[in-house]
Amino acid sequence: MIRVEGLSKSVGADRVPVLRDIQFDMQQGEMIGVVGSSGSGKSMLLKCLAMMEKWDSGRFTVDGAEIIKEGWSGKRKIKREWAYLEQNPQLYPRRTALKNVLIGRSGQTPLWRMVTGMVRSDDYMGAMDYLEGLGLLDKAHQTAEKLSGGEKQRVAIARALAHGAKVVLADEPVIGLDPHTADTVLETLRKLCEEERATVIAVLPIEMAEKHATRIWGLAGGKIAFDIRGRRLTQQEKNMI
Ligand SMILES: Nc1ncnc2c1ncn2[C@@H]1O[C@H](COP(=O)(O)OP(=O)(O)OP(=O)(O)O)[C@@H](O)[C@H]1O
Repeated sequence: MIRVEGLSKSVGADRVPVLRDIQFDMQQGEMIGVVGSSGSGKSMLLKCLAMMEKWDSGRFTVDGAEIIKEGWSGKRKIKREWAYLEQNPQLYPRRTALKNVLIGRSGQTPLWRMVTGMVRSDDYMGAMDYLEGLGLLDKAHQTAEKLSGGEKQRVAIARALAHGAKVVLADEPVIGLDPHTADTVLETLRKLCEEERATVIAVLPIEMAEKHATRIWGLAGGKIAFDIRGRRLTQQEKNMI
């Protein structure tokens, strides 16, 4: 179980508050869609959960471990077990999509494997399965530099999944995708939550969150304005964000 209590974050010399007293509990297998207007704090929330931004205050508990209190080792647990997918994913440009999935993120893959490029055949099959599930089978052997932004995002998702991320934090994973591909990507993520008990927190457009998320957080002014089961938002809820 994941619990966040009183997460607050401010930025700049003036200490402008960006996140205010964020609070939630989360179970494995949930797919959470984060919605909210520009500047409401969606990206910052994901970065704080990924431990890429320092928390001003708050308590962060993951499977009984106190992440903030544990300092370096808490941060390491998150970096190892969780995947953060930024808007512009970092891939090795000269390597193929498949190789990018196989060799993983830097810091996560043994150096010998990155240097030699050696992989096991079951890893290969797994990587191809994820690429297929994300509609990228025909791009598996294309170098990353020749992929579109949306394709790179999907390679980054496949890479996170192939390396067994327990929690995937995805900042706008379907931006720039046509509606059909966006549906395919989100269906794959949702299936993963259901079948492998992975947990996904993704910043999504409202209609995609309504369609695919099991739970929706509406952010406004750095606060969770509503926290509901995945369904169509009411007009009142839309007015809150
Ligand atoms: N490093 C920073 N320095 C100063 N202000 C920042 C910094 N990072 C974020 N902010 C501010 O914090 C607020 C929240 O930013 P955040 O990127 O989380 O918004 P968002 O909801 O993801 O927006 P968008 O939908 O436009 O991506 C914004 O007003 C932004 O300008």
